[in-house]
Amino acid sequence: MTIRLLLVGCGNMGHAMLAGWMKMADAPEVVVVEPAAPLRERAEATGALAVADHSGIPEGFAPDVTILAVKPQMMEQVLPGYARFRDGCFVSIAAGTTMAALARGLGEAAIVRCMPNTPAAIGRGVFGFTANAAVTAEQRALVRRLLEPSGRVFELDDETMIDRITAVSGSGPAYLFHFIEALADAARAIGLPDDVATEAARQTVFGAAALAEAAPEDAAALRRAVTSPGGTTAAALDVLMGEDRLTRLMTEAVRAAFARAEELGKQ
Ligand SMILES: NC(=O)C1=CN([C@@H]2O[C@H](COP(=O)(O)OP(=O)(O)OC[C@H]3O[C@@H](n4cnc5c(N)ncnc54)[C@H](OP(=O)(O)O)[C@@H]3O)[C@@H](O)[C@H]2O)C=CC1
Ligand SMILES: O=C(O)[C@@H]1CCC=N1
Repeated sequence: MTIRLLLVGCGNMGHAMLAGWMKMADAPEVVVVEPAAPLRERAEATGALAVADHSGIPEGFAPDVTILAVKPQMMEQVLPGYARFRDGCFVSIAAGTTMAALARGLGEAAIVRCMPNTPAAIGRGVFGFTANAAVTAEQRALVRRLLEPSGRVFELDDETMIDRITAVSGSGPAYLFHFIEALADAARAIGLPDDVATEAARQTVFGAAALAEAAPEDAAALRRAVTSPGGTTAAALDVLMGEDRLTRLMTEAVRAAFARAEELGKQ
């Protein structure tokens, strides 16, 4: 049976998920609601039907799943327009927006809170999700069927875990992209030509990530294999690992993201 999806908001994350779904062998039938015309065009290029607001959804379209992919700050005003689709299940991907807030806007409905990340666009996403009591076993299986082709899926039984995983894998790609920028800046600072600096940084992160996935060793063992005693890597790691500098910085960053997710949930 072809899954019918309604995607509300087709910006950065909505489109990343849409791109993943449209590559599935049994691609779903998708209607996208997105006010921005260029983003509607981009959505239609994947094979979805895109409309500017909920009044444009084709009569009789009954989504199995409605994905809510608007900004958390928009959610409250957007939800009432979609409560009529509660024969199906809702999946909110908004950071922070709580089950209670979603239920206030949607009424008694089957609701999933999900935290994806943008590598879902190429089948390499990470998803955390949690479901309320109204979600049936069939709907839970449907959600898994939608997420699993796009990456690793973790079902989390406690809603606060969604805010926690948001700070790790939801925001995490940005940390890695910034790491590439920082390594490239450092490469330029010691005199590598601009283009070499950019590409050497990018390919190093890409190659190391691919090795971390392919090799049987864990990250610590792979790190040790690069680190010759008294060599160059040891000199750099003294800076990064001395007094747990990078771990402390990363923990501070992840705590800030987690705190912001909790704050968004209170608005
Ligand atoms: N970006 C990411 O990596 C991740 C984002 N998320 C979550 O995904 C959600 C979307 O984030 P992101 O994609 O980055 O944000 P974007 O702003 O890129 O996308 C949201 C889209 O929703 C559109 N929109 C606004 N109002 C409506 C409406 N009434 N009906 C339908 N669409 C509407 C916006 O249009 P316009 O701009 O014209 O207002 C915009 O194109 C957020 O809740 C975020 O927390 C979760 C995980 C990762
Ligand atoms: O920055 C944000 O709030 C969203 C949620 C996770 C990634 N992007």
